Formats: sequence, structure tokens, C-alpha cells
Amino acid sequence: MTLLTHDEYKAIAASLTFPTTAFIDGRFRPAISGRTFDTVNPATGEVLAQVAACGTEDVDLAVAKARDAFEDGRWSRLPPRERKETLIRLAKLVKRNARELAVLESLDSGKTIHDCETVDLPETIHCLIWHAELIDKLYDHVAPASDDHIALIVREPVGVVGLVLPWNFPLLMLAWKIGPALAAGCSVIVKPAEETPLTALRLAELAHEAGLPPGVLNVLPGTGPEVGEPIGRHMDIDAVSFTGSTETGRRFLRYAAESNLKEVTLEMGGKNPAVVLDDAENLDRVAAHIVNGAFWNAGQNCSASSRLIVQKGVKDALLQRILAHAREWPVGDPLDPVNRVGALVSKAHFDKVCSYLETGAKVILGGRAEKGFVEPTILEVARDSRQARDEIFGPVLSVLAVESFDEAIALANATEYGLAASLFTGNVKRALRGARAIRAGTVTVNSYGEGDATTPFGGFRASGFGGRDKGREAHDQYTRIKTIWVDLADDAPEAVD
Ligand SMILES: NC(=O)C1=CN([C@@H]2O[C@H](COP(=O)(O)OP(=O)(O)OC[C@H]3O[C@@H](n4cnc5c(N)ncnc54)[C@H](O)[C@@H]3O)[C@@H](O)[C@H]2O)C=CC1
Ligand code: BAL
Repeated sequence: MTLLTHDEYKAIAASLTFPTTAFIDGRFRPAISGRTFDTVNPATGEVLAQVAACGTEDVDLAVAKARDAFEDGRWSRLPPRERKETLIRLAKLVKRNARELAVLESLDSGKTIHDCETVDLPETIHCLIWHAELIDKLYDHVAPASDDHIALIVREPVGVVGLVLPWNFPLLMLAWKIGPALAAGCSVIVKPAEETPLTALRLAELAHEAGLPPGVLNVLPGTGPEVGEPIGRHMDIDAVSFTGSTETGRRFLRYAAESNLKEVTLEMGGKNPAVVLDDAENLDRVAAHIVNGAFWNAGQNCSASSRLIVQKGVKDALLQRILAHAREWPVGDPLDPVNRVGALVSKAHFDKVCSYLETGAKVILGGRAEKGFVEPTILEVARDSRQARDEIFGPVLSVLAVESFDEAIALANATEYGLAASLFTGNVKRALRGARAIRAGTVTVNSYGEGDATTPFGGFRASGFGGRDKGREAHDQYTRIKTIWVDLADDAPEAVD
């Protein structure tokens, strides 16, 4: 993707119209209450649009329509090949409108246009295509039962699914969830984060254009308590897939327990270690990975490398190189393609991140914050400090020094979370022993990343619960297993078991 100039992006931004109403049963409509809320450009504080503030009555309507769509089979019982074709048409429409969607995403979230163009949009398109292409290549199973029986183990779409999304990757998290959910044949109720409702609404419009039948994809903007909780507690929603904070994830378990025991998948926070051992090779490359892992998306990333655990022998040399790389991450107007760190998503989140800059850690780099923007910051911290323990979710890297491999692994695991980790070493045995020993859903060796659409993503402990996003494993979230047992014998049964 060739990037445009700052002026060209500003011109696109000025020409955009914003989708502002809920999308239910194939059409846009205001919230039943008529209420709206402001969605704000965090880089400027400007109100971009007033968006429908949905509530319980909108959730009830959307679920009823989604249920009708699911039960009459207009989508759920189509041959998988036909669902695939519609989803590929959607992916192509997203591609055709990628520039506009990237600008919309950047305006609504404060993410840099650089990232929206080079990561969020291409990965969103790839994810939709990957799950669409998968769906007509999955086979069910026949169990090794006796000659007198045949036992089919089949997967069926789970039904009506609530998808509750975060603000840090509004489109990409939507794709991680609707890709497999729609491919499997489910009907979905999407709740975008209240900070970033615009691209999900625009995508709904494109889905309609692609030929997705009414009722199959519904998008309800609104707050957590007013839309998220009614989704979590709804008696006719079969499953919920949530990405966001651990605190809200716990609520979804409570909602499910206190309603219909819907299936729940939670993808939550992280305090992810980047472990660098004395024998790491090519420190310059290691430093580039760590800077990218810590500061990409302004650190607002559940898999951000937010703890650098470095063996003492290599610490000074590594930090020197990290400083050099971090200086190549300019902060500023998200629509200027030279900038790599944009605005934090909201004033409330900015204030939260700033609270971690004000406490007694030693500042190695940065530390300045102004009007929604935070500089890439590196802090040398004590092990029991808030910066070492909490998910800051900003461009803040906490440095901890260790003596040995064993101490590094123990410190990497000294967290309630277990989402992602990276390990840098030139020794293959330490790489594999370390990767096995670190409790995290994804461990990258001599690199930072989350894998791509082909690999399952999710965490352990306070980072994750239930299924996985991405990869074939994501399909499991949106399907359930049924056994169909057929007796082939002609004679009467001797005993029934
Ligand atoms: N795992 C991840 O990717 C994310 C982690 N976070 C973490 O969470 C912290 C707080 O960010 P928030 O935006 O407040 O996260 P959050 O967990 O409150 O929001 C995520 C989604 O849950 C919904 N929600 C909020 N309260 C709810 C409730 N009571 N019932 C049902 N749904 C509810 C929100 O409207 C949003 O759609 C961040 O600072 C960060 O540490 C935030 C976003 C994404
Ligand atoms: N990094 C993708 C998942 C998340 O941050 O929510």
C-alpha cells in the first residue's frame, strides 16, 4: 500500500460522511429511545458525529431479527460455498474502500494512518478472506464405531452470537470475530466500543452491499452497561465473544451464569514480557523488535511487549540500541503518515496512562505527555511497582534486569496474565525450553508478533478464557459438536447403553 501525503489524508478526512445509526435487520435506524452520544476524534477533541445510543430494547429487537434469520436458514443453512462467496465479496468491498476506512479508523481512534493503512486494513481483509476460504474445506468426522452402527460427529453453527469489541483495533477485532462467526453460519450482534463505533457501522453497510441477508449482521453502538450487559444477559443469545479488559471479562462470566449459561470466550489483557538473554544475537534487530512491540499502536495492544526482562550482561548495550530505535518513532497527528505514535483513544485513557508516568521510576526515555499524546517512554522499575505489574496500555516500556535464564523465566511468569511473550536468545535449547516454560498463549522466538490469520490467538489465566480468535481454532467458538448415532443392525437390540 503506497501511503498518501498528509494533505491528501486531510482532504479525504474532510470529505467523509459518517454512519451514525444502528444497523438492525439489514437497515440503518436510530436507537429506539432516540438518544445519541458523541464520538470524538481523540487527536483534536473534535466531535465527529452523534451516534445512536442503543439500549436493551434495541438489543431485544436485534436478537429477535438475528434469531429469525438463524432459524429460517437464510444464511445458516446455505451451502458453505455460498457463504464463502458472499464473505469474499465483502472482503473485496472492504479492499475497494480501504483508504476511506483507514482514514475513518484513524479519525475515530487516534491510531496512526500509517498503521491503519499498513496493518489494520490489510489484516482485516486477509482475515475475512481466510475464514471465508476455510469454510468449504472443513469436513465432519465419522467415529470408529462398530460395524452395526455409524456415528457422525458434526459441527453446527452455535446460533445467535454477541460480539463485544474493544477500541484498540476496531475493524481488525471485528474481522477476527465476524470472519469465523459468519463463515460458520451464525447470526451476530456486534457491539463496537463506544469510543470507536464508526468503522463497524461502515462495514455493516458494505456487508449489506455484498449481499449478506438481513438480520445476519447487526451493529449496535452504545455503552457497556447499556448494550454490552443486555447482550451478556440475553436469554436468546447462544454465545458471546468478548475482547477487552479482564474486569469486564469477569462480568461476562457472571452475566452468563446468571442468565442462560451462554458460551463465553474472553480475550483480555496482558503484561507481556520480552525476555532478552545474554546470548541474544544481533542486538540491533532485537532492539527493533522490542521498540515495535512496545510502541506500536501507542502501546494500546493486549499483546504489547510492556516488560523488558533483560539479562545484566547485555542490558546496557541493548538499551543503547533501543533508545536509537525509539527515537525513530515520531509522535503526532495520526493523519500525518510520518508519525508512528498517534493519540491515545480518549481523555480518560490518556489520564490513566499519565498516572504511570508520574510515579518514582527512573525515566530512561520520554515521559512527556500532552493533549492526548504520550511520548514513547522507557522506565527502569522495581519489581513490585505498578509499572511492573499493571497493564498500562500506553507507549510505556518497563525495564527489569535479571542475573540468569531461570530468574528471567520466573519473572516472566510473575504476573496474573498469560497472553503473549517474546524470547531472544542465540541458543536453540534455551529458546525452546524458555518458550515451553513461559505461561502465555503465544511465545515468539527472536521476534515480536501475534502470528497471522492462520494462528490461534488467546491467553491463559487473567488473559483468556474459552476459545481462541484466529486460525482454524476460531471456528470452534462459533460451532458446537453434535453426535448423530445410527443403528444399522436389523435384529432387535440385546441391551441399550
Ligand atoms: N484485551 C484488549 O485488547 C483490551 C484491553 N483493554 C484494557 O482495558 C482497559 C480499560 O479499557 P476499556 O475500554 O474500559 O475496556 P472495557 O473492557 O471496559 O471495554 C471493552 C468492551 O466492553 C464493553 N463493556 C464495558 N463495560 C461493560 C459492562 N459492564 N458490561 C458489558 N460490556 C461492557 C465496552 O463497551 C467495550 O465494547 C484498558 O486500559 C486496557 O488495559 C482495553 C481494550 C482492549
Ligand atoms: N492485538 C490484538 C488484540 C488486542 O489487542 O485486543
